Amino acid sequence: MQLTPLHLQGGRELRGEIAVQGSKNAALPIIVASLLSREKVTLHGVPRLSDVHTILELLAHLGTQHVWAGDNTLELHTPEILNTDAPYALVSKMRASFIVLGAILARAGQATVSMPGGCAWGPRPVDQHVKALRALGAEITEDAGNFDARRSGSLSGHFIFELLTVGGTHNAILASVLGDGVVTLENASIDTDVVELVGFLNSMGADIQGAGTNILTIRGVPSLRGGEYTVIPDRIEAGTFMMLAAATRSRLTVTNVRPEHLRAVTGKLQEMGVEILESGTSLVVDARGRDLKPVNITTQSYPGFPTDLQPQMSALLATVAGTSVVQDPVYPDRLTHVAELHRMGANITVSGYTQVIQGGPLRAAPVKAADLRAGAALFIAGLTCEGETVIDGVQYLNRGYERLADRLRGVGANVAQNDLALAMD
Ligand SMILES: CC(=O)N[C@H]1[C@@H](OP(=O)(O)OP(=O)(O)OC[C@H]2O[C@@H](n3ccc(=O)[nH]c3=O)[C@H](O)[C@@H]2O)O[C@H](CO)[C@@H](O)[C@@H]1O
Ligand SMILES: C=C(OP(=O)(O)O)C(=O)O
Repeated sequence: MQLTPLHLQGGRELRGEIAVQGSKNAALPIIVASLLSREKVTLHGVPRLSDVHTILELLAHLGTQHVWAGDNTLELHTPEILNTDAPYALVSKMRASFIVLGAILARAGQATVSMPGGCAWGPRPVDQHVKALRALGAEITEDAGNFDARRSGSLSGHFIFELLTVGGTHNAILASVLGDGVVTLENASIDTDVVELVGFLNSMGADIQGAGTNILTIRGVPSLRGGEYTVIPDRIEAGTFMMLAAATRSRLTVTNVRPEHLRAVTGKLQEMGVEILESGTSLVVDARGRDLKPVNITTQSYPGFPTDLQPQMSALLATVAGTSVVQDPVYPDRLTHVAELHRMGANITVSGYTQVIQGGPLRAAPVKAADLRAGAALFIAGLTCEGETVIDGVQYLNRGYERLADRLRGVGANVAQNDLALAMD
């Protein structure tokens, strides 16, 4: 959906409290996992985002009925699987939807899912998803842009991931939960979003041991019951708001956070000279009047510095005098923010996955987001400069930030955008 651009008048101090939404990347796999039960599932803390809308469209095609029982409470019910295919038109909208492969295969014994393709910043392969399912006994063929997966009995056996993959771990877990096999996954992701998927599945009667470690053991169970679950706060959104506070040299209280999920981010901001006070589920981030120092960061899988905060951190560092070096080996081409920050006067030199940033004041300009976190980098940058920044490509922000314009206005930002609040069913 094409939305009107976001108009920002920056250069003013922000203040007050901003509450973090439920985690997009935890909610999406949990919504997919609801396919594994015939019974009703109620989820709290589900962010109202276009990505959630997209996954619900796909689930509706598969046979899921859903109803919003409150602003962020979602009821899902899949009494029967009506279709076992996930067509390109739906999968291509959102790469994360590829994990329906494991869920449909588990519930229906057969699944046809379109290859997800690349994204704005380059290729994002799914070879590990496919290798894992094959190693566990699924038969998978590729034809005309689709993966066709079948199993004759329960999945069982052992797989060692060749690299840490959040989505690959999700897919293998989803495929293995039902039945009577025993599956061991080694070098599995320890990301919070894997821990949450396991927490949700176990709350419905699954038997998965080892979440938060690199070895997962999944013992198949005959069926899953329904249930209720609350999605964790979004650590990427929390980190975005922390960087916004630092970049605008403001003091913001970021509420509804799990501080333990943000240690790598908090540590880097403190190294820069930002004061961060932890108070239960809030973080008070204070950069008022501070002469921030440049830092170097390298992205890693959790608990390292997240790639999903690299563009926002680059925007922040572009405002900090001195030389910072930012490296993103997790997604080496995740650089669509750079040319747009150049338009705002940023001095960033790119070599491979390395950005060398010479920080200084930015200036307002018309810019365009080409993906979600690049859009976040641009609103952070825009709110640091006097004058009007106009951000196009706002539909990407709707993928990951709920009612963004309203919430930024709530902390004193001068932001004009009328349709950044999606009316979703
Ligand atoms: C919806 C969702 O939760 N998305 C997140 C998830 O994406 P996603 O689950 O797609 O990311 P992965 O953890 O799988 O990717 C990590 C790395 O492994 C590579 N890889 C992955 C799978 C595979 O089969 N082969 C392969 O080579 C990727 O190219 C990347 O370099 O984790 C990423 C890394 O934290 C985040 O940036 C995304 O926001
Ligand atoms: C990259 C992201 O999401 P996805 O993996 O769905 O593209 C993200 O949330 O920053």
